[in-house]
Amino acid sequence: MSAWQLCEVTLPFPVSLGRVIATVTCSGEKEVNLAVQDAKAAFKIWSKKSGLERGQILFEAARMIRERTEEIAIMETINNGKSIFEARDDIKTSWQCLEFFAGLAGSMAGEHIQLPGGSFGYTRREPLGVCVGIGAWNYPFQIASWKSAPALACGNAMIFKPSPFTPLSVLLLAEIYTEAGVPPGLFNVVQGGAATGQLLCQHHDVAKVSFTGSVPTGTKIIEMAAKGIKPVTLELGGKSPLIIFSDCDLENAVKGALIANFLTQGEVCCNGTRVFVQKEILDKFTEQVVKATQRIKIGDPLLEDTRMGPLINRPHLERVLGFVKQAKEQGAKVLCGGDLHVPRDPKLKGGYYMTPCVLTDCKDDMTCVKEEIFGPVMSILSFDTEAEVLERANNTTFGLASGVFTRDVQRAHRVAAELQAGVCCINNYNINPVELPFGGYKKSGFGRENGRVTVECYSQLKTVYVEMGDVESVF
Ligand SMILES: NC(=O)c1ccc[n+]([C@@H]2O[C@H](COP(=O)([O-])OP(=O)(O)OC[C@H]3O[C@@H](n4cnc5c(N)ncnc54)[C@H](O)[C@@H]3O)[C@@H](O)[C@H]2O)c1
Ligand SMILES: O=CCc1c[nH]cn1
Repeated sequence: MSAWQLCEVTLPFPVSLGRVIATVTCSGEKEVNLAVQDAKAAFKIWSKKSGLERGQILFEAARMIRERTEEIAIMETINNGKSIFEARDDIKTSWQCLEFFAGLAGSMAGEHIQLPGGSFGYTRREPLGVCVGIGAWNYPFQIASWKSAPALACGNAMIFKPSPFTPLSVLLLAEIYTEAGVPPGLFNVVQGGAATGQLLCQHHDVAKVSFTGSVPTGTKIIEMAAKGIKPVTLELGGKSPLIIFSDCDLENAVKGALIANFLTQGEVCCNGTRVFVQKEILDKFTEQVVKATQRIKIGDPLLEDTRMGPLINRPHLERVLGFVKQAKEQGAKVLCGGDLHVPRDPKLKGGYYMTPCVLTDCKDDMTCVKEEIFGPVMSILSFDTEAEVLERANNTTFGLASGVFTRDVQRAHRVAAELQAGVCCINNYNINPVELPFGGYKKSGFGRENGRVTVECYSQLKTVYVEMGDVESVF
């Protein structure tokens, strides 16, 4: 029996359509200890396997996720409220991530270094032990996959705690890993909120914490990890700039701005919510963006043509609407959306819907431009010169992502180099293939997910010195 089935406290989790779809139990100290104990036992078996053997099991898990895409995507849509269209894509990048790290597992290696007198040294890339993954609610299945795939490929065990707002889909991942052949307890799920998360972070047998969530919680995670000298990966929030120069392909820039703001109801960490548009094309761009935003189909997220579902919960919806209200009070102009939306379909009446919003006349010191809203709200700002926009784009404590639209290839790379962000997209936005590292600068966090470099976040290097001669005594 896994630890998540042994919990005692019952919490109701109302989801984004206003109905309770499931009640899960919250893990306390007893369950967390059990999960760690199981993970330690499983780690002993798993870490002794060769990388190739681990890779074979991960390939099998990837195959199973791919085969069960529709079932998992439906579960994710019910779990989170995002459209089924998007959920399918999340599941795709999840199995792709497993495949990517499965492929790397067999080639993880140290190096051999020749030393004087025939002696030599070598390095071994070793797993860390029991890792903890803590997830946000916006990409529940994908976050769990992006954390567990590299962790397991490197030979670690992982205990994952999803957000209490989206507790369900990760259970399918646990089921799939088990069916694919990982030892019982190697990937385990514990449910709960901050208290459960703290128990995990403070547990003395936990070797690493990988966290996705807000900056305030990330700060607490790093404090707890510091006390145990544990490495952390922090994937935190953002307020990313998207810079649109007048020489861009306008149609692409408009599409890019929508992708940068309205996927998953705008609840995306790397969204390009500060859209800087060069003055010469401001009117044309704004007109086209507003038209395209008004066409976004809001409704039942399980329908094929829906592109925007409900927000995650009532308090969050109210928070996002509050940002729009404040933006108006501070002088921004609402060009479209920003209102509560009540769908015609009676079964959706209690849903946490709002219309996607475009704000203009925005200034750098407005709250809507400075703070992460985490909802479907785009702020348009105008600029004159490259130097000016770079300074304004970088004037933030965040540094997760960025984007630039221009036909000038030299400017594109110059701007990408100058932007203080972990990711920069040229002539597109929110494209995060698993082959490329993803992660932030500044308060958006550190450590990376995806890409080869992530192996370094889930392993440690041992140096072995081999003496081929005699010991020269200095005594
Ligand atoms: N950089 C990224 O990759 C990325 C991806 C998705 C979301 N995010 C960020 O996540 C935020 C939204 O997600 P959220 O509201 O779930 O974030 P959150 O920080 O409120 O919660 C994230 C997770 O941390 C847990 N938690 C809360 N307090 C804790 C504590 N004291 N100790 C341990 N765990 C604790 C929560 O239960 C949840 O599982 C946004 O800021 C968004 O930008 C970042
Ligand atoms: O929300 C931010 C992007 C992301 C998607 N999956 C993990 N992070």
